[in-house]
Amino acid sequence: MDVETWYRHAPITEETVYFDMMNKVDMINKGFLLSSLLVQPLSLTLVYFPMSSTRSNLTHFLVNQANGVKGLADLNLPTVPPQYIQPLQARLDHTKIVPRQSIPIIDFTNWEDPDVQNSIFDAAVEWGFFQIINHGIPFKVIDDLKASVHRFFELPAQEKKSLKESSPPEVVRLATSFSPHAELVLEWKDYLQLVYASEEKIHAHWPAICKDQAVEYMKYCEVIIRKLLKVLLKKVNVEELDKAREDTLMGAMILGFNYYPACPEPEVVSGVAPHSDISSITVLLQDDIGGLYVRGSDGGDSWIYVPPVEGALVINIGDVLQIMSNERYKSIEHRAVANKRKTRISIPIFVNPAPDAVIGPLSEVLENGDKPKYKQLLYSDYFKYFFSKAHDGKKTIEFAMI
Ligand SMILES: O=C(O)CCC(=O)C(=O)O
Ligand SMILES: [Fe+2]
Repeated sequence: MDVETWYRHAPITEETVYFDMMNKVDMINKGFLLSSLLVQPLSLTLVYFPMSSTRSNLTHFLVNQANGVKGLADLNLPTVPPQYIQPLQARLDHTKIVPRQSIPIIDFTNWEDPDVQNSIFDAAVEWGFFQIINHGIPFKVIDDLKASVHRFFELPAQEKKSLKESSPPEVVRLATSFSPHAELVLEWKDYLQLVYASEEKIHAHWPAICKDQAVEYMKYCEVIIRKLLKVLLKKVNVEELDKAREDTLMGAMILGFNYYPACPEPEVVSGVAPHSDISSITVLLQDDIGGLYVRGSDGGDSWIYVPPVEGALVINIGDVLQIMSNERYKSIEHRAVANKRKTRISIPIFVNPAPDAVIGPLSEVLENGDKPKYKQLLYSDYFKYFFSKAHDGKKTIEFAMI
């Protein structure tokens, strides 16, 4: 199956009707509903956004009219609509943030040096998350990309709507929250996913407002990704990143633009709820606002803040590498919070297998008699399963367990 066919069949259309979910949300939100109708002037038009709006009205505003949560935030509402309010146990408890602890920062200049490779391996095993600096991407490329992300989300809703309607979802996908058709509570985030497809498709479909900046950034990142995968694989006895392995591990990369508008009540919403990525690895560029937290290694409910480091890339292990390494590496849960005063952006590259790739523990890691913990499965099945439900910690990987 090629990337195109795969995306077309992924069950991720947001136009799905929410009957079931709406009922549950209304029940949960009893007591939160405000009866007043808020009227806010926006440009020359009057935008009416009732806080007692039903889930379907909200969906119409967010999804069908392509306002996204950006459009909602632009209304300067004093509180968030009830559909965004997370139950207490799902919110980040600030007493659970581990003070003065953070993930390793690795200088990538001499990445071939065995000491550097050991520190990458150690960080991947111990933390599942680390930052790299001196990776060779010019600051200008990074700054231009970030500026283009802001420009994209600041486009009028009407333009985003036409982009949504005219873009093939297998190449470009603009969405809000995560999988709104499957979520009980929405996430305070809009996102654009650009599939790193053929040059022809990129040229035809990536939005002009950010295309050159995104392509330039991807060219640099592709080189870094290959180096990182080489190191991580060598440490589990895979000596060569040949074409077949490359297809499996990095056959379908997706560049994501995450946009978290300033939020009147950041403490009650999720920017991104706890989850692990379904990539082999993820390479994330965050801006200087901060908001990313990684699950602590104590197995409890502790969270470690990932501070923005200028020019650094945050690298994390995804489920695919956990599966293929038979748990030598582990994907780590993480989450992002919104900011009260400032819009935050982050730019992940999900280094995904090709949709038709079969993933499962590598023969090299089973050579010493290890029992496989995961079955062999089609990556497109794993991908579809991930998007068929809300973010739910590390539960997705159970789908692949023997
Ligand atoms: O915004 C962030 O820092 C994290 C985003 C994230 O985890 C994701 O897009 O998968
Ligand atoms: Fe993530």
